[in-house]
Amino acid sequence: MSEKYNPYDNVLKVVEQASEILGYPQRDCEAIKYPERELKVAVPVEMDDGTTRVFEGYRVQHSTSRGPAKGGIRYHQNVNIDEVKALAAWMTFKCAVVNIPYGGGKGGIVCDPTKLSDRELRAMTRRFTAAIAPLIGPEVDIPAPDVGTNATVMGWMMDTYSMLKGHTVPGVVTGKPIDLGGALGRNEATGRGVMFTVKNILKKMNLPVEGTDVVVQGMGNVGSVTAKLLHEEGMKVIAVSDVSGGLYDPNGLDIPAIEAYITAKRGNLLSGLELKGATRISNDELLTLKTTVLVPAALENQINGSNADKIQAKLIVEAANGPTSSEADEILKKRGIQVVPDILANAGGVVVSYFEWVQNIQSVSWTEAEVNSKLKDIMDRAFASVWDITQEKQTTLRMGAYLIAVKRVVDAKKARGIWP
Ligand SMILES: NC(=O)C1=CN([C@@H]2O[C@H](COP(=O)(O)OP(=O)(O)OC[C@H]3O[C@@H](n4cnc5c(N)ncnc54)[C@H](OP(=O)(O)O)[C@@H]3O)[C@@H](O)[C@H]2O)C=CC1
Ligand SMILES: O=C(O)CCC(=O)C(=O)O
Repeated sequence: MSEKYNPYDNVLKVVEQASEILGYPQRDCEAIKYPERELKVAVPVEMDDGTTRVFEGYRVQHSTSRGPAKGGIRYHQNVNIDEVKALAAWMTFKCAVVNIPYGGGKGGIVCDPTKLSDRELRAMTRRFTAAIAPLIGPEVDIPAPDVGTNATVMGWMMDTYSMLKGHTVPGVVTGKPIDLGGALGRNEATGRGVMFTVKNILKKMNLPVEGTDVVVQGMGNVGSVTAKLLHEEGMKVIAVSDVSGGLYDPNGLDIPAIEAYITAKRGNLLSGLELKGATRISNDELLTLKTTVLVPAALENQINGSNADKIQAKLIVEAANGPTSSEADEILKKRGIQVVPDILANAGGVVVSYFEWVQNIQSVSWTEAEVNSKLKDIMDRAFASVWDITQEKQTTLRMGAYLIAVKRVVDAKKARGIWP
């Protein structure tokens, strides 16, 4: 029987294990087990039918020890405080592992954005931004897109915050439209970082890129860009999915056709896309396909106690945050399946958010080629440091990443003289 999944418990477990390996006394890691601030807000919205609905929203700052809190805003019906706390903590350790000067935060609204009109979505976003405005700002806490949000939503957030301040504040959010100071390359950055990571780990495992099969779960921002870039690198993308289910072709899917379909927003993958040679499968079937690489790029807890023993991939590269539960992690470890953790693999998004913020503060703009090349440097360096410590300590890549990240956060706390 699987344990009940609480994402924040998963964070605590790995932080405690890392602290133990680092030989920290209790007081060193105790503080990082608690978010610094948690804000819950009510977001009233006048709906198109004239009724009023009140949505519940959150912003959590897990840590600001290494810099302003940083992390996305999620619009999804399953958003809850434990999820937001976990997502905020993962941001702290993600920013630390790639060594950018941020802490971690995350926010969200409990809503199904696909069921809201554009006007309702905009009204909700503006009201939410006003409600969390006391907590955010370019030097304090900088939101960005996550599941269910995008550049358009970030544009509305930036505008609302700027209205409250009385002047334009581009650096309050990242992942903005390019016209508002968004970074070239931010929209693709998370998927691009995943692609660099897949190539890095394949090299370490002495596996080729060309022709190696890969399965991608989730065809949103992160999954679709990952599938496209891995396909362009010569990998064989044999299955992809969205919430409605997946498409599978052992000879490799026509990724450009799927991409064109998704870009044109003709609906979900199963609602009308006919691909020669492809069969329809469920998300459960997709996760347990025989493949070399599995890239979960949807939501948390997809690989869990009930399916971890059925996973046939040699390698899992976590593009989503928290797709593997701690229970599953143990099973995968015993089975010798390599897992590249979320805090490393999907850090490309926040790295380019950092570039966006730097450009906004300095009122400069970099070319997309500059952005992509700086991103590659950071992702390659972070991967190499995690790989090295993993080899030295004979541990998993997840633990290697946390050993680096937890140490950086605790060192920052100590350097600030946090304890009397
Ligand atoms: N955006 C970013 O820059 C970053 C995102 N991440 C993480 O990556 C993951 C994906 O985020 P993002 O791509 O931005 O989100 P999107 O909202 O753009 O896309 C989410 C995708 O997941 C699909 N999905 C949702 N539920 C399921 C399910 N149960 N099974 C299969 N697919 C499902 C959705 O399908 P449908 O469209 O049909 O609803 C959609 O294709 C999240 O974990 C997020 O936190 C991490 C780092 C940065
Ligand atoms: O770009 C950012 O600031 C954060 C992106 C994000 O939410 C994440 O990495 O999970």
